[in-house]
Amino acid sequence: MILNLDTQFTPLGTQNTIEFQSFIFSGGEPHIKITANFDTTATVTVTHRINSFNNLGLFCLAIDALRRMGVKTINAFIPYFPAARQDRVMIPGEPLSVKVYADIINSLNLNKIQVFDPHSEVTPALLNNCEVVTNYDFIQQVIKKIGNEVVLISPDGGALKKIYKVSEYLGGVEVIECSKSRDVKTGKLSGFKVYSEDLQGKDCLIVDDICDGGGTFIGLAEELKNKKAGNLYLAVSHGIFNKGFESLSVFQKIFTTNSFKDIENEKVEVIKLTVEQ
Ligand SMILES: O=P(O)(O)OC[C@H]1O[C@@H](O)[C@H](O)[C@@H]1O
Repeated sequence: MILNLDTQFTPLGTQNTIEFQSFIFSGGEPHIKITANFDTTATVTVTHRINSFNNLGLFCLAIDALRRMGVKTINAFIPYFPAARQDRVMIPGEPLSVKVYADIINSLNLNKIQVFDPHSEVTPALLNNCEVVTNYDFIQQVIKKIGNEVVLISPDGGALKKIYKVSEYLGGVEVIECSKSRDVKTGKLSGFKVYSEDLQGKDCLIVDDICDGGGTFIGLAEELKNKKAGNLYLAVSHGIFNKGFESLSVFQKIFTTNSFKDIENEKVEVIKLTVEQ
């Protein structure tokens, strides 16, 4: 059984979805009411895009409602894990945000928590019973859609380990390593490096977990073009795109999933995530 709080993630196979109503009280607090009778001895998977405090609240309330109905086995599919990038304290005075969210979610005693392509290994290490859903299948679908040969571009050291695994999964697609520097205090990016002499017109697919403001990818695209790259494509598991798409016009096409929000833009192709038990 699936309780799909976003009604966005496509259930795999013939699993039944649980009906509910949710609304926000006039004071701003979320509320939920599970409206249908169902077999409470079955495993229930709750899915949600936890990209706001209200969504986190609704998620916790839904789990509580299920428990009170007698459901014993509850799994969760939280494709975008909140604050996964705040996985260390950079400057004294900051919180370790990802741990705060992980502690709240651990307190719900879930049997399994699936997270899609987390920013680092810290998220699954902090969560109890966590299972990582990799981006391998997503990238395979992206390459099929591009339809011609590409080299995989890793934007920075943080993405390297993952991209070599993707390459292996795809049968050894060429990887080009890159790096960037970010000022810890201001967050400003500088100094993009592409570790290849000449890309000889090769089509390049940048693979990363998140596009937020896009600065990483705009800077990197410029450097790739300086190295005579062919067409540029971008594939990010979680599309925040807080500055829109105009500044990303250097990309032939951008691929993402619906893990964070819905996106409708002619430049962007959204590959919808599926939920399995
Ligand atoms: O440059 P923007 O899009 O703002 O930020 C995205 C980058 O910042 C990192 O945390 C992500 O892993 C990605 O490399």
